[in-house]
Amino acid sequence: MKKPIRIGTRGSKLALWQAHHVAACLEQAGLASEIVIITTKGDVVLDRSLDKIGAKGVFTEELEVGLRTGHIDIAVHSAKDVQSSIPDDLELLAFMEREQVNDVVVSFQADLDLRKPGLVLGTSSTRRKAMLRRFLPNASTAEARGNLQTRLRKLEEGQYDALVLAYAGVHRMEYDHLIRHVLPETQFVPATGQGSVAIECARALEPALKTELHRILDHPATHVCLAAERAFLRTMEGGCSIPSFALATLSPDGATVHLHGGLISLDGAKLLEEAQTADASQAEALGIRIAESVLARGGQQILDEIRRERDA
Ligand SMILES: NCc1[nH]cc(CCC(=O)O)c1CC(=O)O
Repeated sequence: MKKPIRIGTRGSKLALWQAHHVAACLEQAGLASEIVIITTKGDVVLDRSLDKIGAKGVFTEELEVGLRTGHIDIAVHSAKDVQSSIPDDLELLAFMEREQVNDVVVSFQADLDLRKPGLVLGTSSTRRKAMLRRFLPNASTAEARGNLQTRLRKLEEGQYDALVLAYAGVHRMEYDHLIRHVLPETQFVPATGQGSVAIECARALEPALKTELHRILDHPATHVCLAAERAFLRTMEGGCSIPSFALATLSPDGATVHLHGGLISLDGAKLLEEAQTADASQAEALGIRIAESVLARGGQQILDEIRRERDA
């Protein structure tokens, strides 16, 4: 019998859901696996918002060490948490089929009115904070770090009226009954990679195994979209602390990819966005083009302002 594939993952419930999802796909294809839990800095440092921790890859670094030492064969990440450029000795082997991409509003208040004056929404995402300031100016935001269960506990304690979260995580954790509003993805454009699971491995992993894992786990349509979004993010030099957004969609026949990407200032006052369509084979070029255009149209200034504020 072949050795089981060691799947490295963080220990949060959502991360474990993702790892078990990978294990199930492998098992269906006849491959045995085992799950290895690795704690990351992002799991430990909970008292600071992510933009303050600053370092890239807070949810991925320790997993990447595991790939290098051979402690694990593959690492499973929320695609959204994977930094835009990964080290040369590692590669992203697969992007799994994407879940519904929207952000949602989750609350214990069944009749939650988003227009209510003084509404308090929990989120630690700079993108969500900025978009809420722009599109729901009646609401204020409060920090909500920690894994989903921690945030929901804070919600239950009454620290906020509602949380703004990715549908994908809420659904995977089976909290659908608490979803009160699905935010339109045309306005609250999600972060790069939202809703997809990324599989990372060492470049040096056995080639035959890489090919097999790619065949089993990769979803080609999602992969094309993520290529466009990640090229956008890389060109933006964003990282997770920058309120940029990018959503790519593939035409039903798979021939063309449409990318909607942009950047919003922290106070929500300035919003730069752009949407274009290209041949699916040009997905990366499309991401680069849209990011360059947004940067040239004032995006660079917004980035500079954000960095100045953050480092002040
Ligand atoms: N940054 C944390 C994170 N990374 C991935 C998800 C949700 C699931 C996903 O998008 O795959 C979340 C939580 C959230 O944004 O609500």
